[in-house]
This record gives sequence, C-alpha cells and structure tokens, in this order.
Amino acid sequence: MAILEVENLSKEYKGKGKGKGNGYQALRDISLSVDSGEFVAIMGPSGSGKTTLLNILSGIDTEYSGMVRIAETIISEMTKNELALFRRQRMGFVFQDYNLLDSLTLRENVMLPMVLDEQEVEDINAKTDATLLLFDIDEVKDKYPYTVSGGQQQRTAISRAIINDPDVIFADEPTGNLDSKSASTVMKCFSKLNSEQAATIVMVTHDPFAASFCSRVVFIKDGTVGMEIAREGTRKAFFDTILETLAVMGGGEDDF
Ligand SMILES: Nc1ncnc2c1ncn2[C@@H]1O[C@H](COP(=O)(O)OP(=O)(O)OP(=O)(O)O)[C@@H](O)[C@H]1O
Repeated sequence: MAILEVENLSKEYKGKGKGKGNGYQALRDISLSVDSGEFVAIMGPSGSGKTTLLNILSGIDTEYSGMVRIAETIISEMTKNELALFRRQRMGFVFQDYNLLDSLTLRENVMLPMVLDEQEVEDINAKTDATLLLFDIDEVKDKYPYTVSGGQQQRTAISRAIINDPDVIFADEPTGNLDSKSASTVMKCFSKLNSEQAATIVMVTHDPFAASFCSRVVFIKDGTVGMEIAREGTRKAFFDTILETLAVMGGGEDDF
C-alpha cells in the first residue's frame, strides 16, 4: 500500500519581474507513489527540482498545486497548525548539516521529539537508549554535538528522526558533509532501519553511492520525473546501473 502519494504536483516560484507568468516553473505535473517500507532516492541534476519536491512532500513548502497524501492524511488540504503537528508526530527529518542543538547532549537531542510530545519519562528513556545502541552512538551519548565526528552527529540525527516512529523519514543529502567512510556507516544505518524496522525513507542525494543503498531511484529532470529504476541485484550492481542511468539522462556526476 502506498504510504506517500503525489498526484499532479506543480510548483511555480513567483517571478520578481513585472507582469503575470513571470515565475519559474520548478515542478511540472509530478505523480509519484512510495510504498510502506520502501527506501527511495530522488536524484537529478542541480536545479532539477529535488529540494523543491522534498520541501513539498515534507510539508515545509505549502505553496503548490496538486495532491500530497501521507498514510490516510491529505497534507495538501491541512491548515498550517495541523501540518505543524503532523510533521512533528508523523514525519522524521535528516538534513545535510545534521541540525542538532549544540546546547543539548546527543542523548538529549535524540529524545527531544518525545519530550515535546510529553510522552512518559520511562518510555522516553527506554526508547532513547535503545536507539542510541542501535546506531552505535551509546558510548558518546553524553557528549555535545560539536565534540563528536560528522558521522556520529548524523547517526544522532537519524536516531532523533525515528524516535517517534514516523510514517516516513525525509533525508536531504544526508551524506553531503561526510567522508566516504562515515557516509558508508550512515547509509548502513538507513539500510538497517529500512530492512529491520520496515521504515519508509525518501532521500534526496547527488551521491550514486548513497543512492545504491535504496530499493528504487527516481530521477528528476527539468521538474518532471525522467526515469525510475528499481534495485534487483547487489548494491554494487545497482551502483553501476545508477551510474549508467545518470549517463543516459545526459548528466554526468559533475552535473549532480
Ligand atoms: N525560492 C526560490 N525562488 C525562485 N526560484 C527558486 C527558489 N528555490 C529554487 N528555485 C529554482 O527552482 C529550481 C529548482 O531548485 P531546487 O533547489 O529544487 O533544485 P535541486 O534539484 O534541489 O538543486 P541542487 O541539486 O543544486 O540542490 C532551480 O532552477 C532554482 O533556481
């Protein structure tokens, strides 16, 4: 069953110049569906509309036409307040620059969504500690974000994103600031989350290596879905297929 469904999504950034129709059409008539438990990458050349799409799917941007549904809720019909609550309780977010609060320890950062939700203290402690263990950051849990590595910060951000059992996790270039070893560890965390907990993950990335951990890659070009490929064999084989597809789509890695 599709947990995320998009129908006829279009987005025009209003032009700064004079007259009507002076805007920029960033997305054109996109329809897309993501099944529960899928791990999907969105790739495409710079300026193709990936971040615009992710911002709409995740409820950050509400100025668009078309329908976006998550689970049973049509988020394109929600008020700002309803959407804010829905985002906090039903979505998880992972950003390129981690977005952790420097004044809180890693453990406190992870538990924050449960604290904001006023859940039981015992549940908060148990869930937080289990999640820190799952992603192998329990040994540094009492440190502050600026004193640990980028990979540890990103694993903390992933822990925070899943602590409330969201319907879907949105990740925007989660390996963008990481060296290849940390990127690999972080992608293995996403994979584990997907395979062991059936988490649904939608990730924007330029990185074919990161995308090769997914079950499907959706390629965006000029604001529309250009092509989709599904993983069939090993991660390495999928990595090669992604590279070939990028070449066919007319964008080398330099364009991404
Ligand atoms: N606030 C804005 N106002 C006007 N145009 C915008 C705005 N944000 C993005 N755009 C334009 O919309 C298009 C899509 O931008 P978007 O950031 O979604 O692309 P992207 O695929 O995420 O690019 P990148 O890979 O470089 O991050 C680009 O041409 C961009 O210049």
